[in-house]
Amino acid sequence: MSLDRPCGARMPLVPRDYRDAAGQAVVRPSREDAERAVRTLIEWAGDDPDREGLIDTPKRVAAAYEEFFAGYHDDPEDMLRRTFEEVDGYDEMVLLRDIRLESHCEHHMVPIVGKAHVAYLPNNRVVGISKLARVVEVYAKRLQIQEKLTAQVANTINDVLEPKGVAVVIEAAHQCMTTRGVRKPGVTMVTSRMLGAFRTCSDTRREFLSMIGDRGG
Ligand SMILES: Nc1nc2c(ncn2[C@@H]2O[C@H](COP(=O)(O)OP(=O)(O)OP(=O)(O)O)[C@@H](O)[C@H]2O)c(=O)[nH]1
Ligand SMILES: [Zn+2]
Repeated sequence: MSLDRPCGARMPLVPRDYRDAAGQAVVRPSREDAERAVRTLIEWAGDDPDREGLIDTPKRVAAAYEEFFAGYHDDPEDMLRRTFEEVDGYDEMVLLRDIRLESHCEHHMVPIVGKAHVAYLPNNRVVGISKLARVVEVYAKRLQIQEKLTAQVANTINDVLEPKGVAVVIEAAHQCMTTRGVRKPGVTMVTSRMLGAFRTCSDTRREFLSMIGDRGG
């Protein structure tokens, strides 16, 4: 894992209506618009959207998209605001390992499934441990590439908690590589972002990698 990574920019919270790349205000399409688009895709795939099995599919797909992309409506920084300072000087690593991760590839809009490992070195305060998983969840429930997802999780924890270090490793399978295209099942993409002591201190990094079970670490 290279330590010489470019800084990953954090993705801004996208409101219901947003601005396009040229700065023009874009009104979010309605649910009916989304359902019509699914109907078009069914017809384009070659099936009859009015047959019994498909008649409710546009509704189901729109509802599923609300779950898959729920992360556009949450602010991950807010999730880390509540911290606890009564830790009796605890300043060792805090690691949340094997956080299940389900995201969608922004190139093909198909699932990315894997796990994330998130660690930080507290600086006089800790955060409720579930909040680390919530930050992963918010960024995962957006259209992503894995590098950006990894950087966003690490950068947000670093910015809000101001810890002595943050480490994030994500291991995931991309269905755009397994079920289509190059079709290579069993391939896992591994990305990492190390900040603070995890970047500058090889012992700290090694301890983290051994705790998540990285045999090459
Ligand atoms: N770096 C990176 N690449 C990704 C990720 N998810 C998907 N990709 C890749 O994005 C690339 C998109 O390449 P394109 O040539 O524009 O698209 P394509 O013709 O569908 O490519 P193929 O998948 O090779 O068929 C592919 O190589 C995907 O494997 C990701 O999280 N990170
Ligand atoms: Zn893809």
